[in-house]
Amino acid sequence: MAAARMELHPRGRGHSESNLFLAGSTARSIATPSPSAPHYFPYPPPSTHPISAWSVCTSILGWFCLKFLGVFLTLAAYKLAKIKLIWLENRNKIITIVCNLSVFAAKLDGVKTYMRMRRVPTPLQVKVIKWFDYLWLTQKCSDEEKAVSCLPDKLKAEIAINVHLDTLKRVEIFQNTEAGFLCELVLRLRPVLFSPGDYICRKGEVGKEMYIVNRGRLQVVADNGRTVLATLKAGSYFGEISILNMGTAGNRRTASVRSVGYSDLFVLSKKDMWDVLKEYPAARVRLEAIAVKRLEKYKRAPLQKAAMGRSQSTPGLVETRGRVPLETMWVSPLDPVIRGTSSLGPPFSTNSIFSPTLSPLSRSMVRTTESALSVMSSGHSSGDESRHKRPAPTTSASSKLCSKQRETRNLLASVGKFCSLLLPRMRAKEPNWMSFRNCHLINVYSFSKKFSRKRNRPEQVEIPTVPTSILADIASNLRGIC
Ligand SMILES: Nc1ncnc2c1ncn2[C@@H]1O[C@@H]2COP(=O)(O)O[C@H]2[C@H]1O
Repeated sequence: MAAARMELHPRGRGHSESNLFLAGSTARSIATPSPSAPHYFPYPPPSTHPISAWSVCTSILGWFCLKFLGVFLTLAAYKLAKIKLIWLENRNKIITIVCNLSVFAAKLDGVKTYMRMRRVPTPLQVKVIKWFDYLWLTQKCSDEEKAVSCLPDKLKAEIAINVHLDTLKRVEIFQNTEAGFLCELVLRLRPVLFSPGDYICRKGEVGKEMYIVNRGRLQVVADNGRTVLATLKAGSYFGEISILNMGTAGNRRTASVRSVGYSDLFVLSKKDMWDVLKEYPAARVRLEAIAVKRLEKYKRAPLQKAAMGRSQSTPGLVETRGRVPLETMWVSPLDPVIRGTSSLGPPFSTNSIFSPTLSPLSRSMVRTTESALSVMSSGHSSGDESRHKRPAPTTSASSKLCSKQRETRNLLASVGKFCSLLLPRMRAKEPNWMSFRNCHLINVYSFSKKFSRKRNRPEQVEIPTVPTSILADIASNLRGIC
């Protein structure tokens, strides 16, 4: 047939390209015969009716669909059965979640409406809504405390310890402590949530709470708000310095702490802390010792050295200037104030004007001081006594002071002398005495120096700058006494 066709070609006999062309076109014409083309085959061509191909396709498709439908129905039935089982098993839980969600949504709606009504700035609105999101996502929306409020304290503490065990295990103050102490504290912990950029506390504020980081990251920042002094992670705690009244400024915050992202903290109020510590004096000593160590560490922070005056960063300033003629100050070992028989009332150990009670640590320090004082006084104070014992100039202003004020002033003056004499010596002899610098006496010491200046005794001391926060604190405490 190809030969016959080749013969019909007008130009191509013997021409190889034309032959190839013809062979191709012939093959094509066999595969797809055109109705007009002549039939060279002896048999009729196979049936190529489009309906039959369609029917084959649809039947195959139908078969697959049926198969899939069967599988789908089986799976759906299985899923439904599973859902029903889950529902039956967790009915109460699901109902609670739905209720929580509706309560939560209602709360959020309320807040949104309020913000819209009050024209709260949009960024703040977004922040609040995001906070709600986070709350819901971390499932902190349900009032966990309420859920277990009906349980007895012991069980509640056990649950709380178990729930928060991972966090609590990482907290230094809770390691190797009495079980009772941990229970008492855990029962008083309150969860709180902070948004990104929130300040948990600011430097100089009065400290009323301490915090334990459960989740998230926080930064201890310097005064400029940019320099990061430390980063706190889960298991860290902060805010203890001011609630233990151990900082330079008594009960004031020593630094600002900011939340980096969302942070999930536990709060412990000052009152709760003191209540528990009253019952567990050993824990108090430990906590204070840790705080002292931390304070020392903070003081070594490069920023504080570089940018902050020591007067702001450490109580050490008062005795590090080196211009105070310490030996010229007279301290009587029999001073009624130091010996705890002040006419102001209770003995010295319970007469600390900066905290409700003096801690066992401070008390032991005072005891050590007394003994050291008597040793020193037996050594060289008699000579000094004659040299330095001179009556304080009684000015008309001081005579006008009421008797309590005068006593307070004497107390301050004595304690100031007492500190100034002992601190440098004790620091050299006994490392534990470093902690003494952090107790409230140092504030009194600074204050007493201020007094000395007021009384125009320049020969006695060159007065260092006392942070105004200390003075404010002292003034408020003094007001309480007088
Ligand atoms: N340099 C520092 N590094 C880590 N934590 C600090 C530093 N300075 C202060 N803090 C903590 O930040 C807290 C701020 O409040 P407080 O002074 O009560 O207690 C402080 C410490 O717990």
